[in-house]
Amino acid sequence: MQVSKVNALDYEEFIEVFGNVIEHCPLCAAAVWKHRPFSDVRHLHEEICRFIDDLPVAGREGILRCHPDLAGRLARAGQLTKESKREQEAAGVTSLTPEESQRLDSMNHSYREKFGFPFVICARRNKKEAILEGLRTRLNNSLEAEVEKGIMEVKNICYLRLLDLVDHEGVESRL
Ligand SMILES: NC(=O)N[C@H]1NC(=O)NC1=O
Repeated sequence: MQVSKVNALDYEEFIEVFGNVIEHCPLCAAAVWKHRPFSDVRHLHEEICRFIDDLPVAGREGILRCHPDLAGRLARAGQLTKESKREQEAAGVTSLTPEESQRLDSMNHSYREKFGFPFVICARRNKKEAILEGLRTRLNNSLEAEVEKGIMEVKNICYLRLLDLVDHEGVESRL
């Protein structure tokens, strides 16, 4: 979709198109609609990031809690959103060996126990080895560091989802 078309969407259409660029958080799209016109996809992303950064820490933790575990219960039950399913498949976490799967489950569990939200990483930018290693090292971080790191990953996931939706010729595909 061209940016001019994005800018012409009414808010219901806008939420329909962009409602899941932050997983299960259509509020983020609803909040930035009023900042039209967007100059390009990057501008739209910046407004979403600003909204997230302005939330109190409980709101940022809440955003993390809206994310499904990688290769977790929802994935096994076939209940992922279409975006998340595609990302998890791209990273290879839907086809783990039994040993890898057990390691991931166990570390996901420890991570949730320690921080009170799931481990979040941009699956399209990390293959399964990097995910397992990232989870292992990030388990040692402080709560503050993990809110910050997790939200940075959410912003990366969001940017790639936006690039799937908005024409972006000439716009840098990395942040
Ligand atoms: N837990 C977690 O990181 N979930 C995700 N990551 C990603 O790229 N898509 C997701 O759903």
